[in-house]
Amino acid sequence: MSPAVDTTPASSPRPATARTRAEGTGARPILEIKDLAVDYGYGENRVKALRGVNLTLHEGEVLGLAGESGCGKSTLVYGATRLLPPPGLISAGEVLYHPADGSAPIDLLRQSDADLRAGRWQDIAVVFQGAMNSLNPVHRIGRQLEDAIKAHRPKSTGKEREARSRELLEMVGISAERVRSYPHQLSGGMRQRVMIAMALALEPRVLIMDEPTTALDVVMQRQILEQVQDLRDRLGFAVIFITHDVSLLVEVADRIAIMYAGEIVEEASASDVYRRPRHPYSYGLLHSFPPLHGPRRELQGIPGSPPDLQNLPSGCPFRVRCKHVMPECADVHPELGRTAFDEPRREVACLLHDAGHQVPEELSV
Ligand SMILES: Nc1ncnc2c1ncn2[C@@H]1O[C@H](COP(=O)(O)OP(=O)(O)OP(=O)(O)O)[C@@H](O)[C@H]1O
Repeated sequence: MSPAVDTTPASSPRPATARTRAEGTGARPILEIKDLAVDYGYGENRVKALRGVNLTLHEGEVLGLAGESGCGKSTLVYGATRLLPPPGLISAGEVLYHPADGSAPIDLLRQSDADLRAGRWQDIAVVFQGAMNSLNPVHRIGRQLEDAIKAHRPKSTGKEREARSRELLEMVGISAERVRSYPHQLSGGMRQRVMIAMALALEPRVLIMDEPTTALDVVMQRQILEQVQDLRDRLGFAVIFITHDVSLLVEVADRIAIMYAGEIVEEASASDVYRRPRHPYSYGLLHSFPPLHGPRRELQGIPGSPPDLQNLPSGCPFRVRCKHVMPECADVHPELGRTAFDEPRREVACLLHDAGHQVPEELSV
């Protein structure tokens, strides 16, 4: 976790110029998403699902992506890994992957298909939304794990693959004997663990998990998340973890990026987002879910629903739902930048943090 940040308001007001960007965490970047834009479809009917998103994942970090359904979380990670289903199309940006050997970063968006396929599982592995239902019902678990290993390590022997499959199952808390089970003989939580084991088979440096526990009960969700954290501590991979439940994210993530209408509107350490949200949308999102721990919060929800991406309002996309809306929010599109407080590692896209404005009390604790 990042150290707690001093949130004392800066004594001198910030200059009226554009806000500066937040400083990095100090760890080396492993994946840098730069100005990524994704459209679905062409021409007049195209949906601008992602509009110039910047996000950096650092080595060994758990980065959480949160936001309501349809805000672009999946589009961001599938765009960044070139796994977008049609009619998704990357219209701009670059995604720099920093290899383990320290050689020059590779732009995944411009890599050849063959190189991308080779690296995708080995360097960056993805556990898809609803993954646990994608196990083949007619094959034993062990066979499916072994097939996955064989696809990327064709020179490995059958014995090696079997041993690795057993080891992988134990790694995610399932008895090695389960290699002989069929998917229907496992609970939902166990099937999800198998998918995580499969993703970890080639020791990736980045693990992307899209709503990995949504279909599971709360106890099982917790167990799996603890397991992922434990594996991260032992194996050192970095994680991008997607969920619409920001309370859950606070439990597992080091940093959190909150998305709204295809953009990131706040990015900070998990504890800062949880204790001191600075964007009105982050505040609303946090107060829409019961916290897993700590004192109870009054659940307020957010009035209205996310905007139609084909017909975005002018200025700030959140303004029509924002209780702190100001006249200029209709004219100026807010960019991510430093807050009105002395917080070098937080970025917020909200005009309330520009010089000359009074930040509402609930966003300035
Ligand atoms: N196949 C598609 N065709 C057209 N538009 C799409 C398609 N898939 C996604 N979109 C658009 O992209 C937006 C972002 O979708 P995305 O699935 O990335 O959101 P999300 O935040 O991951 O949502 P969820 O939590 O429901 O998975 C949606 O609001 C939708 O308008």
